[in-house]
Amino acid sequence: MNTEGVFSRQQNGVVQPLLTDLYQITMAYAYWKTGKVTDHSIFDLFFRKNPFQGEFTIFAGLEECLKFLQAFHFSQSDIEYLKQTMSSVEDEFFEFLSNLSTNDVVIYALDEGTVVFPRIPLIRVEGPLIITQLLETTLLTLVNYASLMATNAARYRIAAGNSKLLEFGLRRAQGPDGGGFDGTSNVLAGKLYDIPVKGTHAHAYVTSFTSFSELLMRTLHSKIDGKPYDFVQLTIKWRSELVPLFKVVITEVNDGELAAFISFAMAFPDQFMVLVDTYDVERYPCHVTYNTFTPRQKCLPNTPTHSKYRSGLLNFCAVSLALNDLAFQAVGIRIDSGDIAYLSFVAREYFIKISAKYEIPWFKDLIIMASNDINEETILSLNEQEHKINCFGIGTHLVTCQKQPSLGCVYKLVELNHQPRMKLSQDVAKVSLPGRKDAYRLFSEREDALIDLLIRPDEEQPSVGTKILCRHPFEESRRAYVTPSKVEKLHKLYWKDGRVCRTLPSLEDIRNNVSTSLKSIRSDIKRNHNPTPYKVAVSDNLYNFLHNLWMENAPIGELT
Ligand SMILES: Nc1ncnc2c1ncn2[C@@H]1O[C@H](COP(=O)(O)OP(=O)(O)OP(=O)(O)O)[C@@H](O)[C@H]1O
Ligand SMILES: O=P(O)(O)OC[C@H]1O[C@H](OP(=O)(O)OP(=O)(O)O)[C@H](O)[C@@H]1O
Ligand SMILES: O=C(O)c1cccnc1
Ligand SMILES: [Mg+2]
Repeated sequence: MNTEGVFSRQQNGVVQPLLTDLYQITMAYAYWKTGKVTDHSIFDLFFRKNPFQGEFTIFAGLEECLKFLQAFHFSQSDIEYLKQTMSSVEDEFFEFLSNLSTNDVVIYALDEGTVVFPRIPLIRVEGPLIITQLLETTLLTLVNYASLMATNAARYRIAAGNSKLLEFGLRRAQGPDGGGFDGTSNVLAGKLYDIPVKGTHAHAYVTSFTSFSELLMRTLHSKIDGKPYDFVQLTIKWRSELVPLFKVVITEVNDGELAAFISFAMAFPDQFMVLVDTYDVERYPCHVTYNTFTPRQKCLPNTPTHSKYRSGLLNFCAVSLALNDLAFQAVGIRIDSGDIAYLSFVAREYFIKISAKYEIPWFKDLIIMASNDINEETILSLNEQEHKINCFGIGTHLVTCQKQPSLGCVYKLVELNHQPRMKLSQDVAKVSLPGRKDAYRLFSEREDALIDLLIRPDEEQPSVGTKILCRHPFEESRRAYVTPSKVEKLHKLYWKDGRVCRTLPSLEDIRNNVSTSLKSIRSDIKRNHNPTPYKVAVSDNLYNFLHNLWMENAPIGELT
């Protein structure tokens, strides 16, 4: 297969062979000098602990790894730079480096978007030791962040239930890469990855207006008769009508805010969605009855309000009703401060009231978007408060993965020249599983994923209806028989003979894979609080192989 055109997206230009730690090149030289040029190696890329105190992870970043392999080549300027930096290195090594390619590398990996668990090799890299070693840092950097971010996003998806999620993180991210959800405010992410671009406006748009005199354009053409109407007049008429409903006095209504909303509506009459909290969203103390809900702050006595204006919601409704007169349908509001559950109740109640009073069915379903430092726990808490929000805009906590900033994937040598290699450690969690291993996911009759099983390559594959012993890799007494109703082979061949050898999934396919893969995982494993760990096991054969090797390699100490 020709690899031209197999990638749907371009690679970030900084991903190149020098995007690595110096020690990879130092080791490559020392391997080369010792004569390890033809040594055959197998490395496993895996993580040891799920992030965010959770019990699952989403695997991502594979396509970027494959693009890196395809483009892998030390350029003339890379070689010049290395020659200057590593002055004691022999010239022939640089000759060797400049001819180095990934043609002899073989990559097995899990599909992107698969739910994965600790110790399962996400990527198995096979090939000549020098090149496989040189790939370590770059593969790790490409998988670690992408998988952490994908996991974070999946957790928000689970927490948010049916609410839409928009990503607003560009301004807060550590760098310009990364973006997406149901939609993103990041325009380049939209262009490159075909993610719907969405958004509202900033507070600056509202504060930039102070009066109606700044509205130089006042007419809007009706969709009904195509005629121009004085949209400012029409909105002001609606505002007067609504003032008693909102129980405000006219001095509490901000003209600049209304002027800003009018101008935004005239620019986007079919997509009218505005930020209603520049001044106060509504009148305090609340006069709408809430049977089930006590506002977090607003009902506390003497709580100061932000401003003398309480017109955000009123002004939005006035503009939306004026738009409705001309047959345009407003989209909704964004709330970016205060008690967002409480404010969502207030807004929804007004929307329902107006919908009934003026017989406008869609008004009750207007979108209520919430933003402001939202994280997974905030969404879960808002769920308990039975919020009326349809959409969350999430920035900082999504893109910076603030709850846990790194996944901690590692890259360990597990076999050299067909001999198993094992990294020993006092800490059992850090002991690596030696040799080439294949991973299978075994499913129950209910189609739940029961366990992931690692086996040695010469073993019989697990099969449907056949009982198999699954063992905890390190605790002898923890073992169970499983008779799977379905078996999924997790590792697939992705790279051989210098090219990608599988059709790569589109972003949509990956998204679907996340959703199906997650669906097969029991909900107690996915829950936010004290989730149940998923089982990752080894076959009896691999268990014995690993423990024999461990015994052979662990020195017997001597007490004196
Ligand atoms: N009902 C709620 N339940 C749980 N968390 C909430 C609720 N409403 C808002 N929050 C969260 O509480 C925090 C509110 O922050 P804070 O009070 O500092 O800011 P603010 O409302 O923007 O106030 P200000 O406009 O004065 O800066 C945000 O992180 C927000 O996501
Ligand atoms: O999840 P978040 O990190 O809050 O991301 C979104 C935030 O970004 C925007 O404003 P910004 O925070 O720049 O300004 P403001 O909060 O001072 O209005 C927006 O109004 C949200 O508050
Ligand atoms: O479009 C928005 O509402 C938006 C975009 C970026 C950051 N905060 C909000
Ligand atoms: Mg903010």
